[in-house]
This record gives sequence, C-alpha cells and structure tokens, in this order.
Amino acid sequence: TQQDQMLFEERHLRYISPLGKGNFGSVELCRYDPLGDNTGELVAVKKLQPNKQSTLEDFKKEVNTLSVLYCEYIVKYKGVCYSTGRLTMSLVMEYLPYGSLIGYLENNRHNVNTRRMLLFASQICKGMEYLQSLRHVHRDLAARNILVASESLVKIADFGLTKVIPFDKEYYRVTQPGESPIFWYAPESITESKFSHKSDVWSFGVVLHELFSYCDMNSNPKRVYSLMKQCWEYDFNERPCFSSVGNQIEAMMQEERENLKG
Ligand SMILES: CC(C)(Nc1nc(-c2c[nH]c3ncc(Cl)cc23)ncc1F)C(=O)NCC(F)(F)F
Repeated sequence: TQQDQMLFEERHLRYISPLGKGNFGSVELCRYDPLGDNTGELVAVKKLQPNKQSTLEDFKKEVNTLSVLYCEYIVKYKGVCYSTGRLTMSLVMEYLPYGSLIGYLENNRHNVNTRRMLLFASQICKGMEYLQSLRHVHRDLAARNILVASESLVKIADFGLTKVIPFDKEYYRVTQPGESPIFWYAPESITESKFSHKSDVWSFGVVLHELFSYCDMNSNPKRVYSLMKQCWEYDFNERPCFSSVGNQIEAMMQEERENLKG
C-alpha cells in the first residue's frame, strides 16, 4: 500500500554497524530515530556504491522492484532516503536480527534439523512462486541471500540482480555477465547468459543442498536428494516448476510429521 512507503530523513538515520556487501552496494544497520531518544526502529540501509557495473539507474530499478513486492517470504521494503543534494539514495528495508541463512546454519547447528530445513525450503519456494507470478527472475538465489526472521521464518532478499521477463519470451538474456559465483548458476546461464524461472529452480536446488548439507544425511528423506537432482536437470524444460517443487516439499513435511508421530 502506498502510505507505508516512507521517506526517511538522512539526519534521523543513525549509523550503528556494517551488515555486509551485496550486489551493487553495502548494507548497514541503522536506527531511524526522529525523536532522538534511541526509541526509533532498527532498519537495514542499502547504500548505492556507484561503480563500473552499477549505476543509479540500476539501483532505482532495485528500489522499484522491491517496493512492489508484498510477500511474507520476501524482505520488506520500508522506503528510501535521499542524501542531501540528492546526489545518491539509499534503500531502507526491515532489519532481520537473525541475519543471513548461511550464517544461521553455520552458527546454529543444534537448531538445524530436517523438519526446520523443510519448513525453510517450503517458505523460500513460496517466495519464489510469488516472484514467478510477477514474471520476476531473482538470478542470485543462494543461502547467502536468504534472511532468517525467526526460528521459523526465512525471507528472500538482495534483489539487485532481479529481472522481469518480457511478455513475449520465456527467458531474460543478460548482456553484461555478472560476477556471481557460478556454482549457483544453471548451465544455460553460464553458456548463454540466459536466465528464467527454470534457472532460478536450478539455484533453488543448490539452496536445498546448502540447507541439507548441515543436517545428518541419514535422517534426511531420500526424496530431498531426488528433488535436488530434478532441479539440476541439464535441460531446463525437464526441470520442475516451483509449484511442483513446493508440492514435493509439502509431501516430505507430511511424511516427516508422520515419522515423528512414530
Ligand atoms: C549484503 C547483506 C547486507 N549481507 C548481510 N546482511 C545481513 C543482514 C542481517 N539482517 C538483515 N536485515 C536486512 C537485510 Cl537487507 C540484511 C540483513 N547479515 C549478513 C550479511 F552478510 C545482505 O543484504 N545480504 C543479502 C541478504 F542476506 F539480505 F539476503
């Protein structure tokens, strides 16, 4: 809804600490504190770092992309902050205290179990189904780009590379190949710079592997590995769509619940 897209005044945005470097910019933890009494809310502020690849135009596209995404499994956009003199702008997002999924997996092994991993996988899949419904291709789906909102909720973030597929095509061909590590890239993205919902499905398979590589393999449904292999079909037409992936994950969650009942 229009009214909750706020304009943040730079003078009230108090820098606290760095969060990390993403596509096209660095993200900082700040407190938006207009009353000046430290009661303001914590926010994640992505500052544009104009360099050879990224321009203000790219950044505005990222802001526009994120500002119209309303999904509980996608990091919330809160607004923008124009610097004095409007030379640059910052993207203000909700701050999720548990941090990135990859960090969470590494630091919370005791909390990592099949049931929770299947829940996270189903949430990421729902977020991707939402993106697909808007013809958006994320292009950088990886555990490092997923945020943990709580012990039972994860959200997709970092939409710096997201593209919208034209209505008359099934894929988006990128002109300037990005710098993303190719380990998450589908073959056609590497060989032909082609990105589609099916290349996002390939990357989702890699995220499944990231999620389940922290679990003890013997307790995992064998079907998880079978689902990964479906996502890694060389021919993108052979790969399942996100709704089919979602159904298979729901089935595994049901199986897991029955197993727990004994
Ligand atoms: C570049 C940045 C900052 N990296 C990190 N963010 C956060 C982090 C922790 N809490 C956050 N709340 C909101 C946001 Cl946008 C990021 C964080 N924590 C660790 C990071 F390395 C990021 O944006 N990563 C993509 C994401 F993880 F968000 F998918």
